[in-house]
Amino acid sequence: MSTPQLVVHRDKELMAQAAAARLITKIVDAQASRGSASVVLTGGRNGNGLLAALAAAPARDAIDWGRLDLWWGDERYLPEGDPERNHTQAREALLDAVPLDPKRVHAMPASDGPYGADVEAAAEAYAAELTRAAGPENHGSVPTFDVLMLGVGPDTHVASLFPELPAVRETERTVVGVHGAPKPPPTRVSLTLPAIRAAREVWLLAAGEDKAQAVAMALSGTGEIQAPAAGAYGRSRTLWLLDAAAAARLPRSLYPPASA
Ligand SMILES: O=C(O)[C@H](O)[C@@H](O)[C@H](O)[C@H](O)COP(=O)(O)O
Repeated sequence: MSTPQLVVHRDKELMAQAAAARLITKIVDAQASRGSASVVLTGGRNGNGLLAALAAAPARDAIDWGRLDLWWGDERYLPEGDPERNHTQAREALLDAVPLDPKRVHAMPASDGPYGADVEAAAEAYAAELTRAAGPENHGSVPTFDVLMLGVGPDTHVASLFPELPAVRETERTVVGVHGAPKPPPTRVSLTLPAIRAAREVWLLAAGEDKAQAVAMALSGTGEIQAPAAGAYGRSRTLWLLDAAAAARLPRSLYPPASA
Protein backbone atom coordinates (compact mmCIF):
# COMPACT_ATOMS: atom_id res chain seq x y z
CA MET A 1 0.00 0.00 0.00
CA SER A 2 1.56 3.32 -1.08
CA THR A 3 1.26 6.27 1.29
CA PRO A 4 -0.89 9.00 -0.22
CA GLN A 5 1.05 11.90 -1.73
CA LEU A 6 -0.75 15.23 -2.06
CA VAL A 7 -0.29 17.99 -4.61
CA VAL A 8 -2.41 21.12 -4.10
CA HIS A 9 -2.98 23.52 -6.97
CA ARG A 10 -4.36 27.08 -6.89
CA ASP A 11 -7.67 26.24 -8.60
CA LYS A 12 -9.45 23.51 -10.57
CA GLU A 13 -8.33 24.81 -13.95
CA LEU A 14 -4.67 24.70 -12.98
CA MET A 15 -5.20 21.31 -11.36
CA ALA A 16 -6.62 19.94 -14.63
CA GLN A 17 -3.78 21.43 -16.70
CA ALA A 18 -1.09 20.18 -14.33
CA ALA A 19 -2.67 16.73 -14.10
CA ALA A 20 -2.88 16.57 -17.90
CA ALA A 21 0.81 17.46 -18.20
CA ARG A 22 1.62 14.83 -15.57
CA LEU A 23 -0.39 12.22 -17.50
CA ILE A 24 1.32 13.04 -20.82
CA THR A 25 4.72 12.49 -19.21
CA LYS A 26 3.62 9.27 -17.55
CA ILE A 27 2.28 7.86 -20.82
CA VAL A 28 5.34 8.93 -22.83
CA ASP A 29 7.66 7.35 -20.27
CA ALA A 30 5.66 4.10 -20.22
CA GLN A 31 5.69 3.91 -24.00
CA ALA A 32 9.43 4.59 -24.10
CA SER A 33 10.21 1.86 -21.58
CA ARG A 34 7.60 -0.79 -22.40
CA GLY A 35 6.29 0.07 -25.84
CA SER A 36 2.76 0.87 -24.72
CA ALA A 37 0.79 2.44 -21.88
CA SER A 38 -2.40 1.51 -20.04
CA VAL A 39 -4.61 4.16 -18.44
CA VAL A 40 -7.96 3.95 -16.65
CA LEU A 41 -10.23 6.97 -17.13
CA THR A 42 -12.81 8.32 -14.72
CA GLY A 43 -16.07 10.10 -15.33
CA GLY A 44 -17.22 13.34 -13.74
CA ARG A 45 -16.29 16.99 -14.08
CA ASN A 46 -12.70 16.66 -12.88
CA GLY A 47 -12.01 13.56 -14.96
CA ASN A 48 -13.41 15.16 -18.09
CA GLY A 49 -11.74 18.46 -17.24
CA LEU A 50 -8.40 16.67 -17.26
CA LEU A 51 -9.15 15.11 -20.65
CA ALA A 52 -10.15 18.48 -22.10
CA ALA A 53 -6.93 20.02 -20.75
CA LEU A 54 -4.97 17.16 -22.30
CA ALA A 55 -6.67 17.74 -25.65
CA ALA A 56 -5.52 21.38 -25.53
CA ALA A 57 -2.00 20.63 -24.26
CA PRO A 58 0.86 21.60 -26.67
CA ALA A 59 2.73 18.38 -25.82
CA ARG A 60 -0.37 16.23 -26.44
CA ASP A 61 0.98 14.46 -29.49
CA ALA A 62 4.17 13.37 -27.78
CA ILE A 63 1.86 10.49 -26.91
CA ASP A 64 1.83 7.66 -29.46
CA TRP A 65 -1.97 7.37 -29.47
CA GLY A 66 -1.87 4.06 -31.34
CA ARG A 67 -0.02 2.40 -28.44
CA LEU A 68 -2.32 3.46 -25.62
CA ASP A 69 -4.84 1.16 -23.93
CA LEU A 70 -7.76 3.01 -22.36
CA TRP A 71 -10.07 1.46 -19.76
CA TRP A 72 -12.80 2.90 -17.54
CA GLY A 73 -13.12 2.79 -13.76
CA ASP A 74 -16.87 2.90 -14.04
CA GLU A 75 -19.71 3.57 -16.44
CA ARG A 76 -23.28 4.63 -16.18
CA TYR A 77 -25.34 1.71 -17.53
CA LEU A 78 -27.10 3.59 -20.34
CA PRO A 79 -27.50 3.13 -24.11
CA GLU A 80 -24.44 3.58 -26.35
CA GLY A 81 -23.92 7.24 -27.15
CA ASP A 82 -26.07 8.48 -24.28
CA PRO A 83 -24.69 11.94 -23.34
CA GLU A 84 -24.54 10.84 -19.70
CA ARG A 85 -22.19 7.92 -20.39
CA ASN A 86 -18.60 8.45 -19.26
CA HIS A 87 -17.44 7.02 -22.60
CA THR A 88 -19.52 9.60 -24.52
CA GLN A 89 -18.14 12.45 -22.41
CA ALA A 90 -14.54 11.22 -22.80
CA ARG A 91 -14.99 11.04 -26.59
CA GLU A 92 -16.25 14.62 -26.63
CA ALA A 93 -13.46 15.86 -24.33
CA LEU A 94 -10.53 14.13 -26.07
CA LEU A 95 -10.90 10.70 -27.64
CA ASP A 96 -12.53 11.76 -30.90
CA ALA A 97 -9.71 14.28 -31.49
CA VAL A 98 -6.77 11.84 -31.34
CA PRO A 99 -5.79 8.81 -33.47
CA LEU A 100 -6.37 6.02 -30.93
CA ASP A 101 -6.41 2.37 -31.97
CA PRO A 102 -10.12 1.52 -31.57
CA LYS A 103 -9.19 -2.04 -30.54
CA ARG A 104 -7.34 -0.55 -27.56
CA VAL A 105 -10.25 1.60 -26.34
CA HIS A 106 -12.10 -0.65 -23.89
CA ALA A 107 -15.45 1.00 -23.19
CA MET A 108 -17.68 -0.70 -20.65
CA PRO A 109 -20.84 -2.33 -22.09
CA ALA A 110 -23.90 -0.20 -22.82
CA SER A 111 -27.44 -1.07 -21.75
CA ASP A 112 -28.54 -1.49 -25.38
CA GLY A 113 -25.66 -3.90 -26.02
CA PRO A 114 -25.57 -7.72 -25.94
CA TYR A 115 -26.30 -7.96 -22.19
CA GLY A 116 -29.43 -5.83 -22.22
CA ALA A 117 -30.67 -5.08 -18.72
CA ASP A 118 -28.39 -7.73 -17.18
CA VAL A 119 -25.76 -5.40 -15.70
CA GLU A 120 -24.13 -8.32 -13.85
CA ALA A 121 -23.50 -10.06 -17.18
CA ALA A 122 -22.08 -6.80 -18.52
CA ALA A 123 -19.75 -6.57 -15.52
CA GLU A 124 -18.63 -10.18 -15.99
CA ALA A 125 -17.90 -9.50 -19.65
CA TYR A 126 -15.71 -6.53 -18.78
CA ALA A 127 -13.91 -8.57 -16.13
CA ALA A 128 -13.21 -11.21 -18.80
CA GLU A 129 -11.86 -8.52 -21.13
CA LEU A 130 -9.53 -7.34 -18.38
CA THR A 131 -8.33 -10.89 -17.74
CA ARG A 132 -7.61 -11.41 -21.44
CA ALA A 133 -5.51 -8.26 -21.41
CA ALA A 134 -3.60 -9.32 -18.29
CA GLY A 135 -0.36 -10.92 -19.39
CA PRO A 136 1.46 -13.58 -17.33
CA GLU A 137 3.66 -10.85 -15.88
CA ASN A 138 0.58 -9.23 -14.40
CA HIS A 139 0.13 -12.04 -11.89
CA GLY A 140 -3.55 -11.18 -11.60
CA SER A 141 -6.79 -10.90 -13.47
CA VAL A 142 -6.33 -7.30 -14.54
CA PRO A 143 -3.50 -5.70 -16.55
CA THR A 144 -1.05 -3.60 -14.58
CA PHE A 145 -2.43 -0.18 -15.32
CA ASP A 146 0.20 2.56 -15.48
CA VAL A 147 -2.26 5.14 -14.12
CA LEU A 148 -5.77 4.66 -12.81
CA MET A 149 -7.62 7.94 -12.32
CA LEU A 150 -10.56 8.48 -10.01
CA GLY A 151 -12.76 11.46 -9.37
CA VAL A 152 -13.85 11.73 -5.73
CA GLY A 153 -17.48 12.32 -4.85
CA PRO A 154 -18.64 14.63 -2.03
CA ASP A 155 -19.60 11.43 -0.15
CA THR A 156 -16.05 10.02 -0.74
CA HIS A 157 -17.21 7.62 -3.46
CA VAL A 158 -14.77 6.67 -6.22
CA ALA A 159 -15.76 5.02 -9.50
CA SER A 160 -19.24 3.70 -8.62
CA LEU A 161 -18.19 2.45 -5.20
CA PHE A 162 -20.46 4.28 -2.77
CA PRO A 163 -20.15 4.25 1.02
CA GLU A 164 -21.63 1.18 2.72
CA LEU A 165 -23.11 -0.27 -0.53
CA PRO A 166 -22.26 -3.87 -1.63
CA ALA A 167 -19.82 -2.93 -4.41
CA VAL A 168 -17.27 -1.33 -2.07
CA ARG A 169 -17.31 -4.51 0.05
CA GLU A 170 -16.35 -6.76 -2.91
CA THR A 171 -13.02 -8.47 -2.27
CA GLU A 172 -12.85 -11.08 -5.08
CA ARG A 173 -14.43 -9.87 -8.31
CA THR A 174 -12.73 -7.13 -10.34
CA VAL A 175 -15.89 -5.67 -11.91
CA VAL A 176 -19.42 -5.54 -10.51
CA GLY A 177 -22.84 -4.26 -11.40
CA VAL A 178 -24.16 -1.47 -9.18
CA HIS A 179 -27.85 -0.89 -8.39
CA GLY A 180 -29.35 2.02 -6.50
CA ALA A 181 -26.35 4.31 -6.82
CA PRO A 182 -27.10 7.53 -4.91
CA LYS A 183 -25.53 9.50 -7.77
CA PRO A 184 -27.79 9.14 -10.84
CA PRO A 185 -28.10 7.10 -12.90
CA PRO A 186 -28.75 4.35 -10.37
CA THR A 187 -27.43 1.43 -12.46
CA ARG A 188 -23.72 1.28 -13.17
CA VAL A 189 -20.73 -0.95 -13.88
CA SER A 190 -17.67 -0.42 -11.71
CA LEU A 191 -14.18 -1.69 -11.02
CA THR A 192 -13.85 -2.87 -7.44
CA LEU A 193 -11.18 -1.91 -4.91
CA PRO A 194 -9.10 -5.05 -5.66
CA ALA A 195 -9.01 -4.06 -9.35
CA ILE A 196 -8.18 -0.43 -8.51
CA ARG A 197 -5.34 -1.53 -6.26
CA ALA A 198 -3.74 -3.53 -9.09
CA ALA A 199 -2.68 -0.25 -10.71
CA ARG A 200 0.89 0.93 -10.47
CA GLU A 201 -0.35 4.43 -9.72
CA VAL A 202 -3.75 5.64 -8.53
CA TRP A 203 -4.48 9.33 -8.98
CA LEU A 204 -7.46 10.82 -7.16
CA LEU A 205 -8.82 14.11 -8.50
CA ALA A 206 -10.80 16.47 -6.28
CA ALA A 207 -11.51 20.16 -6.79
CA GLY A 208 -13.99 22.55 -5.21
CA GLU A 209 -15.10 23.26 -1.67
CA ASP A 210 -17.85 20.64 -1.99
CA LYS A 211 -15.08 18.02 -1.85
CA ALA A 212 -13.19 19.40 1.17
CA GLN A 213 -15.05 17.30 3.71
CA ALA A 214 -14.67 14.12 1.63
CA VAL A 215 -10.96 14.70 1.12
CA ALA A 216 -10.36 15.32 4.83
CA MET A 217 -12.41 12.25 5.75
CA ALA A 218 -10.71 9.93 3.29
CA LEU A 219 -7.23 11.05 4.36
CA SER A 220 -7.88 11.02 8.10
CA GLY A 221 -8.00 7.27 8.63
CA THR A 222 -11.67 6.58 7.92
CA GLY A 223 -12.21 3.02 6.70
CA GLU A 224 -12.83 2.19 3.05
CA ILE A 225 -16.40 1.01 3.60
CA GLN A 226 -17.41 4.37 5.04
CA ALA A 227 -15.01 6.28 2.73
CA PRO A 228 -14.27 4.30 -0.46
CA ALA A 229 -11.66 6.87 -1.57
CA ALA A 230 -9.60 5.76 1.45
CA GLY A 231 -9.33 2.31 -0.10
CA ALA A 232 -8.10 3.57 -3.48
CA TYR A 233 -4.32 3.20 -3.53
CA GLY A 234 -1.74 2.09 -6.05
CA ARG A 235 0.97 -0.54 -5.81
CA SER A 236 3.74 2.03 -6.08
CA ARG A 237 2.01 5.42 -5.88
CA THR A 238 -1.18 7.04 -4.60
CA LEU A 239 -1.45 10.67 -5.67
CA TRP A 240 -4.15 13.09 -4.59
CA LEU A 241 -4.43 15.98 -7.05
CA LEU A 242 -6.36 18.77 -5.34
CA ASP A 243 -7.14 22.40 -5.67
CA ALA A 244 -6.87 24.69 -2.63
CA ALA A 245 -10.63 24.62 -2.03
CA ALA A 246 -10.77 20.83 -1.84
CA ALA A 247 -7.72 20.79 0.46
CA ALA A 248 -9.14 23.46 2.78
CA ARG A 249 -10.15 21.08 5.58
CA LEU A 250 -6.99 18.99 5.63
CA PRO A 251 -4.87 19.18 8.77
CA ARG A 252 -1.81 21.32 8.00
CA SER A 253 0.36 18.31 8.77
CA LEU A 254 -0.96 16.63 5.62
CA TYR A 255 -0.29 19.65 3.39
CA PRO A 256 2.70 19.16 1.09
CA PRO A 257 5.62 21.39 2.14
CA ALA A 258 5.46 23.47 -1.04
CA SER A 259 1.95 24.54 -0.16
CA ALA A 260 2.73 25.42 3.43
O1 LIG B 1 -19.61 8.00 -13.11
C1 LIG B 1 -19.25 8.94 -12.38
O2 LIG B 1 -20.02 9.82 -11.99
C2 LIG B 1 -17.81 9.06 -11.97
O3 LIG B 1 -17.02 8.06 -12.34
C3 LIG B 1 -17.75 9.40 -10.51
O4 LIG B 1 -17.02 8.48 -9.75
C4 LIG B 1 -17.11 10.77 -10.45
O5 LIG B 1 -15.71 10.66 -10.76
C5 LIG B 1 -17.26 11.39 -9.09
O6 LIG B 1 -18.64 11.41 -8.77
C6 LIG B 1 -16.72 12.82 -9.07
O7 LIG B 1 -17.42 13.56 -10.03
P1 LIG B 1 -17.11 15.14 -10.21
O8 LIG B 1 -15.66 15.23 -10.60
O9 LIG B 1 -18.06 15.61 -11.28
O10 LIG B 1 -17.38 15.79 -8.87
